[in-house]
Amino acid sequence: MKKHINVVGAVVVRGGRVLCAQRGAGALDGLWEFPGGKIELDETPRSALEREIVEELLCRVEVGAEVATTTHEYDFAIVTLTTFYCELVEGEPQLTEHADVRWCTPSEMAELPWAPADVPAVDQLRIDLGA
Ligand SMILES: Nc1nc2c([nH]c(=O)n2[C@H]2C[C@H](O)[C@@H](COP(=O)(O)OP(=O)(O)OP(=O)(O)O)O2)c(=O)[nH]1
Repeated sequence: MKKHINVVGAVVVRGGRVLCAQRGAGALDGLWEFPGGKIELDETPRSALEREIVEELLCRVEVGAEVATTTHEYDFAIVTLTTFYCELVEGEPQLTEHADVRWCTPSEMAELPWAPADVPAVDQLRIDLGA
C-alpha cells in the first residue's frame, strides 16, 4: 500500500505577491510549491509549518488562516497538503534547499508549473487575492 503523508505549505503574502518556491533535485524536480514539509508525530500543522520555515528559509512566520486542503496521489505516495496564509515576522526568506524562490502576483503564479497537489490552492489564491 502507498504511504500517506501529511504536508503543510506556507502562503506568505506581501504587497499582493506570494512567495513561490521551486523544488530542487529529487521527487517533483523543478516543480513549484509552497515552502513547508511533512508534519512530524508530535506537531500540529501550524507548529510544523513554523519549524519548516525556520529550517528552509531561515526566517520566521506567524501562521494564519487555512487556504486549502487537498489530497493527491503521486506514484511515490499519497500526499495531503494543507496550506496556510503566513505573515513574515522576522528576517527575509533565504534560498537554502530550493532551486529558486520568487514573489509572484496571482496571475504570474498561474503561469508556473506547480506540483499537482498545489493546484487547488493556487486557484483559491487567485480568487482571494484577485487575478
Ligand atoms: N513542502 C511542500 N511539499 C509539497 C507541496 N506540494 C506537494 O505535492 N508536496 C510534496 C512533495 C514531497 O513529496 C512532500 C513534502 O515533503 P518534503 O518537503 O519533506 O519533501 P522532500 O522530498 O524534500 O522530503 P524528504 O522525503 O527528502 O525528507 O509533499 C508543497 O506545496 N510544499
